[in-house]
Amino acid sequence: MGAAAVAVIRLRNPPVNALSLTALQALEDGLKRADADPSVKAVMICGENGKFSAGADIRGFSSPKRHGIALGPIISLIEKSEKPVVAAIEGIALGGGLEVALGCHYRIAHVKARMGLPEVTIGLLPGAQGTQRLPRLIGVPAALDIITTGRHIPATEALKLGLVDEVVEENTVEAAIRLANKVIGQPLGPRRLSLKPVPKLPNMEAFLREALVKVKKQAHGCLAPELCFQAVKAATEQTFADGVRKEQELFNILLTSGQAQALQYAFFAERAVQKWTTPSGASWKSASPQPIHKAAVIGLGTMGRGIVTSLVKANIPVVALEQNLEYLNMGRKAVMLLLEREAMKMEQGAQTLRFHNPARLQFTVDFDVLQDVDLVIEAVFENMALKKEIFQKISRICKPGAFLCTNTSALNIDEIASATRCPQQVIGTHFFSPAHVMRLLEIIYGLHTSATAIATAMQLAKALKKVGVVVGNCFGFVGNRMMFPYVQQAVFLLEEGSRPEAIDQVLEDFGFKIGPFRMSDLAGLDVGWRSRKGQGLTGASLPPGTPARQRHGHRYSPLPDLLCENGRFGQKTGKGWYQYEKAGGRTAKPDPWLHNFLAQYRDTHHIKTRFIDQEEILERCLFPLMNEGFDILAEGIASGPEHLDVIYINGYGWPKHRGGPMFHASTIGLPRVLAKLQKYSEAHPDVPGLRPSAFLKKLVAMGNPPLKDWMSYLSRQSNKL
Ligand SMILES: CC(C)(COP(=O)(O)OP(=O)(O)OC[C@H]1O[C@@H](n2cnc3c(N)ncnc32)[C@H](O)[C@@H]1OP(=O)(O)O)[C@@H](O)C(=O)NCCC(=O)NCCSC(=O)C[C@@H](O)CCCCCCCCCCCCC(=O)O
Repeated sequence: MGAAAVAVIRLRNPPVNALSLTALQALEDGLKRADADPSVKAVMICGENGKFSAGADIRGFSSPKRHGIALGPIISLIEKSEKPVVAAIEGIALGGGLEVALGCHYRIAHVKARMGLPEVTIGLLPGAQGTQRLPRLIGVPAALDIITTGRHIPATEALKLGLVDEVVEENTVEAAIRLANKVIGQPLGPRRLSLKPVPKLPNMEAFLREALVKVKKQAHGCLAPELCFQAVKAATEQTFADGVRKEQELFNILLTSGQAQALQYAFFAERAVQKWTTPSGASWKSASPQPIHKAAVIGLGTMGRGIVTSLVKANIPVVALEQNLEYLNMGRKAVMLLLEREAMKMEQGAQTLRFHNPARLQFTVDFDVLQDVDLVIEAVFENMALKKEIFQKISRICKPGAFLCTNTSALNIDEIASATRCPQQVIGTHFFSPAHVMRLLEIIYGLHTSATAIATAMQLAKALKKVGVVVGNCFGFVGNRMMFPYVQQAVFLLEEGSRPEAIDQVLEDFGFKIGPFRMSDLAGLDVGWRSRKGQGLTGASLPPGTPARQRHGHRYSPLPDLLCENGRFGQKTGKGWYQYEKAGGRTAKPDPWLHNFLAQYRDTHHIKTRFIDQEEILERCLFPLMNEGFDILAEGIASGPEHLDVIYINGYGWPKHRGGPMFHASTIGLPRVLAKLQKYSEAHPDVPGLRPSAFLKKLVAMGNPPLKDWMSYLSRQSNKL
């Protein structure tokens, strides 16, 4: 039989062949034409430009045109076809794309293709019969894993699981046409997944019970994983048709849950921040990144070690530098341990060998070794004088054109750049701890930072598999600046009558991975103490006679300073806001000592203890954080609310299914946020963080516009930069 007997249906909707209304219609038309044409003996479905399909058009879920359109019936049509249908999977087959392939009678994939059902990551479940076909094909444990995690699996793993029939290194489309020709006339019944039983397990009930516990534990309040589980469970208990009905019912619950909207917003926000611009007109469109062939990291403390590990993992040769041999050896040991753990996680012994290659990872105390690096990341103590000294030195030693990055979490980039001869090469790269794990990289441009430096830092973030977010220069930048009023309120709530465990619980129930006090104990209370001493807020430089609970006329809580004075630095000392089993312990237990200490503190300062309910805890912590966000937007420090949200989701453990703080503000409604801030501000007039931002007030006055329109309400003149 010649190749002409195989009809080719090509999914075409660049850049990822998402299944839009038009694409779905074209698929259905193509199938019906092939079915009706007696000269067609088989069908091959592939995607345009080397990509099968990324699934349903996500933007379509909020489109009114979507109603009544379904992919499932089209997939049934494929499966019912009397002519064999072969899927040729190149690039990606995700979500609805993979569901189309599961409807086909045969699947052939390119060796570099990736497959998955990532609907759970955008708050949904596979809603085109995927939850019913996949367990029938590869069994319940593997299907449950793929559907509840949304992970992408490589073609080789797909072959092992039986998800695809063949993996090829050559032209997949040609191979699929060959396969289609070969199977013409063979019985299709055994190839129709809807007719297959779900493979049995010796103890399905016990397996599902345990799996549910695991799914719930990992969900952190996100609804989709559990509903994905329910859909797969239905496949084990019901007929295919009933299972599909259950899948639809659960899909609709998720679609209207609000979490799906938040997660889809987060998906597009992450892509939007890649298209960075600055108020001076620099932009991703015109700036080109420079290649980084070799990098250096100065300082091998906690941050430096993580950054070195991250660079090595990205296969970028690194020079790791410390001030003396003692610190260098300590740093070297710690880095090697991290790399070994990473290699174990990657389960590739070969990686270990490459990590240990001395030509790619060099430890030194000699600054002259930095002469040929393309980029330096300084990761020493948060001390301006020290940082300036280092920048002065490296700007003399490094080759012209080398990028000089500082891993500061709050300090002024322009002041650091002023110590160099090349301020255009200086840029802030704020990593988050642990730096080899956390996805966020806050990229801070100064007054003189070049567009090339920004583009290069963004490219570096991508190479390190991180999300880079470009922001302007101000104390604390975006993330920490918004964090200050949040933490401040949490401590004020302790003064007024609450306890660390009560406050942490409310915020963890909201979805934060870790509440503010557990976070503070983990990070170390001494970090903030040192910074406050540096700012003259506490310690020897505090002018005599300063009231204990006031600084510069505003409310101040000395509680964290008092804890530090008592040697309570958090986990590292075994005591902080909680008590731990030992120094370095990780299990936080409420501490009666602290409860007594708080009671005495309130007595000393004549603070009347009151009961503070969950609503007040949540609002007092979250609303000032959002409020600061509105000020940041008004000052032009970030170019849109999506930037703030991406920073909070990827760097501060904000629950992704709540879309980020600014998205959350928009879902609560800005008038409500404003009214509550006004109420709390009246009750606490000495707390500037509770005073509503002028931009928030303006947006409310303009009728609470949708988040995507907020920035259009900012006049150019109000942009500081
Ligand atoms: C695919 C990726 C892995 C690619 O990653 P990469 O890093 O290479 O590139 P980007 O992430 O930057 O993406 C490039 C570009 O493409 C946009 N995009 C990607 N995927 C989609 C998508 N699925 N829909 C829309 N747009 C998409 C992305 O935004 C970028 O564009 P930008 O302008 O922002 O730069 C990676 O992108 C990825 O992981 N994508 C998501 C994959 C995914 O989650 N798939 C699941 C989708 S949900 C699904 O399939 C549900 C089904 O189970 C059930 C569906 C039943 C109902 C079907 C009804 C459909 C109705 C549609 C109605 C439409 C109305 C209309 O046409 O008007």
